[in-house]
Amino acid sequence: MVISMKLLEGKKVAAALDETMTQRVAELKKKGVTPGLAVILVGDNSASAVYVRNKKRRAEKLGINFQLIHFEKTVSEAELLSKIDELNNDQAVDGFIVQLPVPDHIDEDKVIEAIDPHKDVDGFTPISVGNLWIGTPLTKPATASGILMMLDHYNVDLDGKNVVIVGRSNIVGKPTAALMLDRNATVTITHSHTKNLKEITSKADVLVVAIGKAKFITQDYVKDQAIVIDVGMDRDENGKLCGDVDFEDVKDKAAMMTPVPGGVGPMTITALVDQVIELAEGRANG
Ligand SMILES: Nc1nc2c(c(=O)[nH]1)N[C@@H](CN(C=O)c1ccc(C(=O)N[C@@H](CCC(=O)O)C(=O)O)cc1)CN2
Repeated sequence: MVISMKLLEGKKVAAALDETMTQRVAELKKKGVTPGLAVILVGDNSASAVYVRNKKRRAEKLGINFQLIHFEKTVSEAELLSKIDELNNDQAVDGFIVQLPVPDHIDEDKVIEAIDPHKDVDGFTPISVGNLWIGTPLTKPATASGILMMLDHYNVDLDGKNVVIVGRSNIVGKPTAALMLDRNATVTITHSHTKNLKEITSKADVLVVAIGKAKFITQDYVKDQAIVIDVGMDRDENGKLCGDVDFEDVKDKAAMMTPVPGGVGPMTITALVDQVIELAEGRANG
């Protein structure tokens, strides 16, 4: 018997969620509030430029005021911190982010710490992270939140599920673990020093992979009928965009899978704009 795998199509989910978000923005505008999102981009990283352009497009499509602050790669840390201070105090900006990575001469931690946690729509400040882990998030990191929004859309219940996350980054691995723990999943975080990785991943009901290694996860890492979430954004041997999971190899073993592109990526932007609208709703309700 051939059981077909269900594709978790983030791109389609994002488009579906746009409808309700557009309505929420329209309601806010009736109350005289326009949600505001600012993005600070430093330098000329071409991938970052694409992501920021996509954020701008989505925000503006929904009626959010979008402001791009683009600095040369030589900008001083002091200048960047001063702009962050300005945005912290700008009433029209509900939330803002500093697109990562920043150039080496800038201390990323210092920059993140300067962001007001109440406007930190990336959920990266230490206060935001602390609140996330105690289960009272002010804001949620966009990729992790986007994954949860997508699983909710497909009615995937995480309660009691064995979740294994491959990758322990602050942007994806750790916040995804926190959010899934909050949904009563049993969560294991694995990383480059984990022994017997295959043994662990092949017991996962839900496998989340964010390690930045093209097609690393093959079917021998995957439990039969697992849900596989691929956060990777890599290039294969032909320079084609691919994920950390070998899609062709795994697709007949998994019950559900995200494609790359069109899976987690678009949900990251959805979660970001959702967060901005939520903060604006808070502003409108005083
Ligand atoms: N301040 C932040 N910096 C970075 C974050 C972040 O969440 N906050 N995450 C990543 C980049 N990122 C968002 O910023 C991001 C990456 C990818 C996508 C996406 O939609 N990808 C598409 C494919 C795009 C392509 O063709 O290259 C897809 O998966 O379909 C959205 C957002 C690092 N920096």
